[in-house]
Amino acid sequence: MDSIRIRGGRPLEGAIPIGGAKNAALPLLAAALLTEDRLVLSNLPSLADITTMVKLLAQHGVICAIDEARDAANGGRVITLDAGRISNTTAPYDLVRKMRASILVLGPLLARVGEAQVSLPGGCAIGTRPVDLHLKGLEELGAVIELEGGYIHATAPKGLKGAHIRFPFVSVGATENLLMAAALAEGTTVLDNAAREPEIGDLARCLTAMGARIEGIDTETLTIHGVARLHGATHAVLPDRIEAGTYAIAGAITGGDVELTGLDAELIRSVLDKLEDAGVRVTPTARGVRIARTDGPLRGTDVMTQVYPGFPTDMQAQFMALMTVAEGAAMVTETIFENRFMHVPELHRMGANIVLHGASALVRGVPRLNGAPVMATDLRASSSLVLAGLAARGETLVNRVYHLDRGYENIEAKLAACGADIVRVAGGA
Ligand SMILES: CC(=O)N[C@H]1[C@@H](OP(=O)(O)OP(=O)(O)OC[C@H]2O[C@@H](n3ccc(=O)[nH]c3=O)[C@H](O)[C@@H]2O)O[C@H](CO)[C@@H](O)[C@@H]1O
Ligand SMILES: C=C(OP(=O)(O)O)C(=O)O
Repeated sequence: MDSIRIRGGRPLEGAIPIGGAKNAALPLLAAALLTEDRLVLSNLPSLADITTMVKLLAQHGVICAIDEARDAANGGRVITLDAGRISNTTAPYDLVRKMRASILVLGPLLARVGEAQVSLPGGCAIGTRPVDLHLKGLEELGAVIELEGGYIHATAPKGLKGAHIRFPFVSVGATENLLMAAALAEGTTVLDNAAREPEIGDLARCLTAMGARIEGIDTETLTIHGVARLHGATHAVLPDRIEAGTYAIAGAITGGDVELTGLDAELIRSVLDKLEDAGVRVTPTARGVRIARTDGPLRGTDVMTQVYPGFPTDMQAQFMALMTVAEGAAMVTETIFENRFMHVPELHRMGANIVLHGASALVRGVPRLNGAPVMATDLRASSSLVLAGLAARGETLVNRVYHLDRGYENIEAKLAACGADIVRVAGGA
């Protein structure tokens, strides 16, 4: 297993290009199952999760052709998906256990073919993460669902029928699954208390380009008038706001000056606001946003994770890393996942002062972190350790880099181009 070795203490300077969003690309890829025509997606990031989703679609019978040549407009890859013939409706355990977003094939398969067998994703390091809202919503659209042998067996003997669904709380994945299923259901579906994350707007816009009839895009009430078939379309994947937020913190934690390019700063407004509160200078530029530390110290700043447009849970670990070297104290509260503090003991090993109280972490800033070998259990925890390593004195070895490769394309190359001393080392724990 590869590791990443960082020798910290260098301020980052330069431009960092932001790629297509993993969490937008995954549902968009699943949406290819909804049409027998071709769906072409550009700005596709090169990430382990994308490879897993493409493998999953391929074993369903989707012909997937990736053009590795970077497209001129935004630098990402282009994929052409052809789900003309769906030959298999099972999403097997081996692929689903690697990536929970595999559950997103359930709604499209059910809507298009009338059946699907999808392995239950199970929990992961950040929480139990049940899929009850996905299943209940599909049942409300008329699906019959049974759980057996660790699999969801779903059928829609009479086809899916529009319904009024009110989610008891906001779920990104359940909103996406139901939106895709409703696009091909008979009649009108209303999704109340739907998630408003930008990746859902991106999916809804792509579905609209495919012929879906959706009202209320980017609001908490989505109204979908089902159509008999969807057609092909071409769509560019939204920029990755979490990758952008992570690199914004890389600039801030090293006292550097970086420009994040290819990004609409509004996508990370809540993160940028908190960075400004913490004493970081944020300036819009023609290409994106510039992040620079002012002369003053970083200030302890409280954050609480919330659904969009609030502070994203996927940025909590990274912001906590920043707060470990801020002046004063910061309360970091996680409200979305019950166990998303796995980075805390590793940050302790680097000299951070963090006390956990249930869903909150009290972070008291220290003058500096010290490099150490560290290990992470999930994607964003790994990136918080890279950020801590960039600021720390001495050498940090981040093990289990495969977590990072799920969500960050060329992380070491992007950081090294701005002056970081960071390399990938083959082998390790
Ligand atoms: C691939 C992808 O886009 N992943 C994102 C997506 O995950 P994901 O779609 O899994 O997250 P959800 O919004 O569904 O989860 C929010 C909360 O609801 C709970 N829940 C969810 C569904 C359900 O049926 N029952 C249930 O109890 C979850 O355990 C969690 O506590 O949104 C999360 C919240 O912004 C992000 O952290 C993830 O990066
Ligand atoms: C939690 C994340 O992804 P997933 O939902 O795929 O686990 C993430 O992107 O931070």
